[in-house]
Amino acid sequence: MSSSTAPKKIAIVGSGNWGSAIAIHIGEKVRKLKGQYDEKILMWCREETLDDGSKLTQVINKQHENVKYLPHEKIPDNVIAEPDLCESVKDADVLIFVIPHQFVKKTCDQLKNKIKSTAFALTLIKGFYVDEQTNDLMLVSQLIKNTLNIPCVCLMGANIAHEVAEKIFCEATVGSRDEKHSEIVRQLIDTPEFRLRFYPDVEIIEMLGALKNVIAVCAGFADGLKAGFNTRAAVLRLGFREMVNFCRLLEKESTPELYLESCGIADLIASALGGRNYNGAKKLAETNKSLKEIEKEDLNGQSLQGPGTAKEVYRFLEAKNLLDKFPMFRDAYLICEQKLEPKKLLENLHNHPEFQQK
Ligand SMILES: NC(=O)C1=CN([C@@H]2O[C@H](COP(=O)(O)OP(=O)(O)OC[C@H]3O[C@@H](n4cnc5c(N)ncnc54)[C@H](O)[C@@H]3O)[C@@H](O)[C@H]2O)C=CC1
Ligand SMILES: O=C(CO)COP(=O)(O)O
Repeated sequence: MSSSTAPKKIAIVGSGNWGSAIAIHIGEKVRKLKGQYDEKILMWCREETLDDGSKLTQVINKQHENVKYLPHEKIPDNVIAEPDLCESVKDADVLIFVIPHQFVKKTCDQLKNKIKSTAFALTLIKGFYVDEQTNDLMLVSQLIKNTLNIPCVCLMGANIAHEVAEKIFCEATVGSRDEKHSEIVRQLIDTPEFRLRFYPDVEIIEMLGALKNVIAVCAGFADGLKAGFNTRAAVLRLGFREMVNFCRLLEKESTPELYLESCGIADLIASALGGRNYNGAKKLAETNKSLKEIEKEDLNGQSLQGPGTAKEVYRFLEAKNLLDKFPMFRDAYLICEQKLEPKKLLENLHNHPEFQQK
């Protein structure tokens, strides 16, 4: 059978909260597609020993449940947890990256020259990097593309993982400039409960996914401080304004409709209603505990992406002397680091640059 007609192989690089939820969704969808895709999906699972001494991959493959990162949700038995990273992507035609963003560099380095040259990647990762020397911003999709020498498209949206696993309706935005890749993503993910919309953009969609985690942190601070509903709405609006202005620093001609898509306003709302970043920040404002402590107490190995992204955003804006134009991004970082009291975020809204209208 020629490689173009052989069933395409899917690999999922990651098996955390979102990784496991998307594995359930794609595992079920692939079975319905019959023949176009190899039913067996390898899901890279970083091996760990659970409290009872058992290995996580073995438990997943025996119980068909990720008992640590997405308990109580059945994973279809065509999804196999694979502890060896390179083995999990060997021969894959589609690589779905879904790990916390701080681990992407190291993971991609291990995969260098191990990927089929005709493969492409889809990133579901929310976060980006700012180079410590040059202060240049690098998206996860660019890092994957540059390190592995394959194209990379993205999917971002209001997709709280356990709701997706429970098949509660959601939508997402796919950024892809290649019709063939878009069609494969549509086949693998679009269902009546999980609807997709497509744009020939990757950068802004990905940027919005990362930035909303920082504003969700601000929403958590405001809620933890028991701010009024009007103030909490202002936090979301002014935060969204900063997200849009940040995107415009990087791409002046960005498509305005993107901000109204699931990757934009909807993801911010979902995250500020009940995401992990929101909950963690709320607890910081209520208890004055550090986010590291809160992560340890509440998340059992899951990772808050907002604080790390806040640091990257701060570094980028500081290097450009723009911190005063983005006071929420500035304060989010300082509060996460416990260098500023949470109430300052709300006080500083009174003189937000948004009110310096001519
Ligand atoms: N959980 C959610 O509801 C959603 C998450 N996302 C995004 O998806 C990405 C992945 O998030 P989750 O799957 O929720 O991860 P998670 O927050 O559950 O993180 C745990 C995962 O990180 C892995 N990990 C820990 N140390 C590692 C290391 N040194 N190298 C590689 N992996 C390591 C663990 O093995 C585990 O699989 C993040 O960027 C997140 O923002 C996007 C939409 C929804
Ligand atoms: O990105 C998410 C929902 O779309 C999840 O956000 P949290 O990581 O804050 O839970």
